Amino acid sequence: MAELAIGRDFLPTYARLQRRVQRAVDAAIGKFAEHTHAGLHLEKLTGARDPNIRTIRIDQFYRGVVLALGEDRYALLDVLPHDDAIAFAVSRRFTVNQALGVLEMRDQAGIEEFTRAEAPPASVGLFTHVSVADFTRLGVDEDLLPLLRVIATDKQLESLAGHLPESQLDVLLGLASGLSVEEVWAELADRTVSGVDTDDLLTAARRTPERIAFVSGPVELAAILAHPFDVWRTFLHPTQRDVAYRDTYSGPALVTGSAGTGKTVTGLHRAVFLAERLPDGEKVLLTTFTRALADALARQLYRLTSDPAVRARIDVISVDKLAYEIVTRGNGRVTVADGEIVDQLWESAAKAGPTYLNRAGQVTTYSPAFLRHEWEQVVLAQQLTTREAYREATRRGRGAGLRAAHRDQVWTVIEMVTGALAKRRLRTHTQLADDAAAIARRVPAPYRHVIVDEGQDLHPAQWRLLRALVAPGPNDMFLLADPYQRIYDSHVSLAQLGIEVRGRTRRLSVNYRTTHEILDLSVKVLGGDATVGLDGQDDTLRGYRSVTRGGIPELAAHVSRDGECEALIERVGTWLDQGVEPHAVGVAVRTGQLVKAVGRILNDAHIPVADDKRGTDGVRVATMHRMKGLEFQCLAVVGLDAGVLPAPHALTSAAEDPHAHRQDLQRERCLLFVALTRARDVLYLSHSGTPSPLLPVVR
Ligand SMILES: Nc1ncnc2c1ncn2[C@@H]1O[C@H](COP(=O)(O)OP(=O)(O)OP(=O)(O)O)[C@@H](O)[C@H]1O
Repeated sequence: MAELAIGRDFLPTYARLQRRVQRAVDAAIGKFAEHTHAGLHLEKLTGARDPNIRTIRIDQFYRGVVLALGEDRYALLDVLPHDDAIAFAVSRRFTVNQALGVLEMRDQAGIEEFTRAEAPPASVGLFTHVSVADFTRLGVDEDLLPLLRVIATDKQLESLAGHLPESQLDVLLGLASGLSVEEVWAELADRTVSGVDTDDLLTAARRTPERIAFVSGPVELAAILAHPFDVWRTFLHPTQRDVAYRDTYSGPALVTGSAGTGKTVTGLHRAVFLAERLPDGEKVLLTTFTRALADALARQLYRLTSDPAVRARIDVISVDKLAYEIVTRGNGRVTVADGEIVDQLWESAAKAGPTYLNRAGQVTTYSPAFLRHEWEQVVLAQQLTTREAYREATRRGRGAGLRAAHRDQVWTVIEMVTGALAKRRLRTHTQLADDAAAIARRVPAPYRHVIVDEGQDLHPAQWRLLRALVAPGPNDMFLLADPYQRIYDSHVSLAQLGIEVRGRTRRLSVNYRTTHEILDLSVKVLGGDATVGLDGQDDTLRGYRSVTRGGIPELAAHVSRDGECEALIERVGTWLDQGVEPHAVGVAVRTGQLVKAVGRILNDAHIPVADDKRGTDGVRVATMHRMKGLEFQCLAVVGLDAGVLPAPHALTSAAEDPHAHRQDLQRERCLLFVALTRARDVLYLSHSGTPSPLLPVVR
């Protein structure tokens, strides 16, 4: 019986084919299912670099490129116009990675051409420090070594990248990004295979689920082809797969990885994997930071599984909504304090509150930002209910010490605000999380598994709630977080909240969203300091890399906001003229005011702008905070002026607290990093007047 597998690259190709050609592809695939191998006319090609490559007729113009894996098994790699299919088929060669045992494809013709064109070996190459034995251990083929010795710059490696086998390229990118041989080895170690038979393509293909999917039959194939753009549903990076499909974690597990490394994707696969094994009536909670992100998660989950029983076992809800629902069910009606009201309460309490002598020797009131942070990050975080307890409390992550007399003053102001909230019968989301946690602790835990996305921004009260919703034990909590995308102020130690992840943390480092060029710029914004993760350990960006290449991001300097806006209209207009769908275009800005202004200007220029209240689709204009978790094919980040970013209102002054000032600045950097890494293919930045000091130089 002829069995068909599909290659990862075939999916996006299929998505772009005309319906008529898609039907012809379906028919060709159908022949495999009907076992009519003889009628398939798999053609060998003269001059092919690989003896196992065949092509198959799809229609008059299109041919499929197929790899014979042995034992009557075939993989459909791509479907292309006739001449392109032949060119692709003769140039490619398939080999088995000697360390990992996976099937790899290389553009042999491209490699040959590169070898002919390049200069003699560089005296100090990018890989001079790597021995032949180390290359072999890392799975890099010996026949590539002479070529690699010639590589002296990232640029050269970049131009060779598209021709190399993927997992070998991954190793080379890791080494080029500064990882040591041992660090790259550590990333591979779990996946190495002993006794690899480099002639056995079929076994290798079965070991390569990130590239080749064996389909069980027409039903599974139809399900895959129904969403051909969602490559992540079928093909996971080996580390993603390993993390998502591990049978048992003995307790809470933490998955870190910076922007675009597939944390959400991994969490979704884990949710389905766990839900499939649960009996009816038992449930998985899949939760995240905001309602918009929860909605996005639910949409992706529905694309991953169509099984109604599995869907019914997964609750997708934001942490705030969950807390609200638990409290309403437990205590009856509650009214959530609107963000603006809370801001006003802190403003007026700060103004009317006590004064103190700051470091610059000035008599001043406490700033609303400082007071509010003190309440949220110290008082609510540690559930302090008395002045005495606050006087004694440690102020982890809060910078300069606060003397007892000052603490008394701060407590007085905090009581003014909490009193005002209570008088109006209002609760903030953070207060509600603790109320909900108290209720949850009194009843049996409702969930068997809890999965948390965007965990870096959750408040200790929210973690207490989530901890209370699932009984401690194997596979209880699966947490996804990136400390570099922390844009609120929570500095959490999970261990202190009864969530011990030690020995169960994994890191994803391959960025699937953003091009190498965009990522390069985004990482520069962060300033290079390590940051502390939820597990209390230093997290670094070593080895963080992208798999796609693209154009250099553009930074446009303008004299006036009007000029900047005109250029934005032109830029967005060009993207739309090029056929980019309006919803695939994003415009990120620092302030709500700018959102309104830019939205109005685009509207006036007849560019459709998304409006969630009215339910209209279009270009999304939003604050950088609101961009968290989203992504866009083309992204503009505008209004990056000195007076706008960092936002003056978000900074504690250095005179009030230098440590808090530094922390606030870093948070603004992270915010810009979040914004920039929302771009998939194209990133455009602009400012008017003096540029923001947080912007790196764009060459
Ligand atoms: N294995 C994969 N194959 C193809 N695409 C993938 C894969 N993993 C992730 N992606 C894509 O990469 C993009 C980023 O994935 P995802 O949103 O899961 O990353 P993330 O780490 O949660 O990002 P962020 O922290 O920036 O929100 C998405 O478009 C996703 O579909």
